[in-house]
Amino acid sequence: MGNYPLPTDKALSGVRVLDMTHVQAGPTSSQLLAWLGADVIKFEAPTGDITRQQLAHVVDGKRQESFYFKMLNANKRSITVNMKSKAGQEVFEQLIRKCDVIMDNFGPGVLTRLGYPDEKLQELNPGLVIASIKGFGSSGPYSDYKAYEPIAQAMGGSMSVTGDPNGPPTISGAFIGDSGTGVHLALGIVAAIYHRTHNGGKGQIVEAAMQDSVMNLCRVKFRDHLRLLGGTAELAEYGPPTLGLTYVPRALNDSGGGHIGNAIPCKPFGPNDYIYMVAQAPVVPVLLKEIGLEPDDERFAPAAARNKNQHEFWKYVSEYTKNYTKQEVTARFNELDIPCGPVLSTEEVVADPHVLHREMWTKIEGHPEGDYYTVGMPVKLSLGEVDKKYPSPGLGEHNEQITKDVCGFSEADFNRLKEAGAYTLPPKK
Ligand SMILES: CC(C)(COP(=O)(O)OP(=O)(O)OC[C@H]1O[C@@H](n2cnc3c(N)ncnc32)[C@H](O)[C@@H]1OP(=O)(O)O)[C@@H](O)C(=O)NCCC(=O)NCCSC(=O)C(=O)O
Repeated sequence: MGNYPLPTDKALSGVRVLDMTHVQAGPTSSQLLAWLGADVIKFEAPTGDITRQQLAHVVDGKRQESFYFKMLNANKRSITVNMKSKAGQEVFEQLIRKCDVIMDNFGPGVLTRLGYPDEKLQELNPGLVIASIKGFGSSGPYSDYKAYEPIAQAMGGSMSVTGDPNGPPTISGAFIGDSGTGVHLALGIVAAIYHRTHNGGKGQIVEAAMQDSVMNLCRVKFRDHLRLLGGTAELAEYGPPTLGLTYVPRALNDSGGGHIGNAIPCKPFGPNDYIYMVAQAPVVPVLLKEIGLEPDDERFAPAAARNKNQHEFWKYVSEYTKNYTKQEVTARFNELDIPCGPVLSTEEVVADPHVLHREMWTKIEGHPEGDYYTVGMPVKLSLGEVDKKYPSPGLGEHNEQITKDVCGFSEADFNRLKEAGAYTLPPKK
């Protein structure tokens, strides 16, 4: 993908992002911006984003670039710059002048230690949107702490409310601390760009902290926290009695909404042979009739009785579902307007006709190691996100192109900077 054709007609066309992010939380955010049309320049230390190597797989005895990297860095160009060299700083400063946004998710204080606190960046480019992800933000008692996904899930409340009430706190398979924070950051960046457009080109600092984002994604659990403190006893959903509890317990598969819900086994009873269904109040009489009970059965028809007797209720539903596969139950219940879906394994998700129709499992072509599949763009715009997904870039693949076309340096300058070690680490002594 040597000559990367930038789209000119997409929502973020014309926005240039200096993307200093690494691992998961940042790259997932900048990839969304790239898919919306931004020119995303992945700015890496000469050693590269660590995920290029992490969890890499081997094909025919050859180590491949990891899917971890490939799936989070499509539609980006890559430049390697040694920020600890004078020549590297010259390239960096010129890029700062030419970009609209800088993004990072380094550990606390890294950019300042490299000589670039926010004030210095603003001095170089007053219109710059300076966006960062940290575990805990730039102020407060934890601001010096590094963070990884499960730490954010632990400290944002998520782990304590996930899993079996009789088992340990559990991390979620959805990476809400990393990818979830990335989505929050992307929102902040887009808002700051909008503000800049309407306010004389003034940039600002945008910060998304992983603990904050996890809390936001657990918002309705904090709703339940307030309800418990207020003495609400009718949280019948949460298996054990909740009256008197001062914190929200783990709820296993309870829906957590206004209608009770659960994961119910189906035949042939493999690890993912379940449906998830919600006993939505208006369709309960239909459901009761379908499973062989009276539509006005007083144990289950009134919401309060259903909440109270839900264990018995789910037993009746299971007696029905055990005769069918999850696909059969899903088809029948949806016919009856009962909200219900099969639990799909990753294997089933990526072959699901609806997922394929939505291009949520999509092939990226043109990587030197071969085509690969990735999760698609989850936000669809009527004027379109980028038409084609370009593969993740090789390390430093666009050093020369970016130095000349974006920074505006000449061929002679490029050679001088290269010679002076802008793009590489100094040789080991
Ligand atoms: C993820 C981290 C814990 C990783 O920690 P580290 O590996 O120690 O990296 P740091 O970011 O702290 O430091 C990077 C170091 O690289 C140096 N550095 C960086 N870029 C350059 C360039 N271009 N040139 C020279 N040196 C460089 C920089 O000066 C730092 O050195 P020194 O100045 O000498 O220190 C941390 O980055 C972090 O807390 N980030 C914020 C929270 C976050 O995004 N977490 C999500 C992780 S993803 C995840 O959880 C997951 O994938 O799973």
